[in-house]
Amino acid sequence: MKLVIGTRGSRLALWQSEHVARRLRELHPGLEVELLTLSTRGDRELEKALPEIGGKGLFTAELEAALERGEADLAVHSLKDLPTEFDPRFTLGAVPERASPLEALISRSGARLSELPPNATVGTSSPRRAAQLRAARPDLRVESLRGNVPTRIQKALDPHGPYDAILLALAGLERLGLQQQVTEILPPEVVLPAPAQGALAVQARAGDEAVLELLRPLDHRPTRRAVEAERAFLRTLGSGCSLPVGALAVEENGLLRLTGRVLRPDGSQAITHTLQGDDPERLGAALAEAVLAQGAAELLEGTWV
Ligand SMILES: NCc1[nH]cc(CCC(=O)O)c1CC(=O)O
Repeated sequence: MKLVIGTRGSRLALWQSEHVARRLRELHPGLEVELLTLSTRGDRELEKALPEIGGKGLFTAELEAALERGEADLAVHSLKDLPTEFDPRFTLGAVPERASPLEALISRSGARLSELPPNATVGTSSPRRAAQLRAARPDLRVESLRGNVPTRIQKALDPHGPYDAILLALAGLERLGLQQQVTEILPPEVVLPAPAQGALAVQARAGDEAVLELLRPLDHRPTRRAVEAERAFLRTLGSGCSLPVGALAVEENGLLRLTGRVLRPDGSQAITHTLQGDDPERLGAALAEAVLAQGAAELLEGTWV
């Protein structure tokens, strides 16, 4: 049997898809696994700010179309880039064990977040990162920064560039072997990651039992439960990666401990709350209800797209 993995062409996407291909070949000796590289709208429109391009499935539509046509059997995504509502034609066949969910600061001078000079410029296009940076350091200027991971690092380190520092997901840096560039790993108390950050999604056609059977041993239950809780929190708040919302769940003694944070985009107000529970979906929804009861909707006013 042969499996075709549809993938984006960025270095990070290719690493992630190769990783899944390697794991599947280990789990199923004799199985042939090939990659099919596709370009998505999110890859092509690199100059525009993400909220400006907007639209669901910016990085996924072309991969899903290839699944639908049968040109690919699987698609590998960063789970944090997937919409919180899944298209019923597809299913999450496996969520492999998560890498670090944390955020990494890369600064040109080697200064940590607390050591950056007053009014330093930090590059990020994520409203969640921007709001938390402003909350931690109201003096910072936050400037838009797009491009794939190596390009962003190049921009950050450019001595004539506009950025003193940038924020990236540690997982992506580790996957590309770029962790030696990291100045500081930010604790979740300072910058709470995006829901499902550091986790991969292996998507397949719903009901394609032959493929789903092959994916089953790749699934890591504690990771799946954690990301389900984080994504349920975001979904209940109105979904969308453009919201200044962070979430992180950890499994402790068989129980999930989920922390969520909602911010005003300018960082002037934040609500952070933690709940424990067993059922991921219910825990995520309950945490969202708890922060809404504390006024989260007012903080998010004007940010829903
Ligand atoms: N939004 C882009 C994106 N999607 C996944 C990762 C990194 C890997 C991950 O978080 O799973 C990144 C780069 C980043 O945010 O720094």
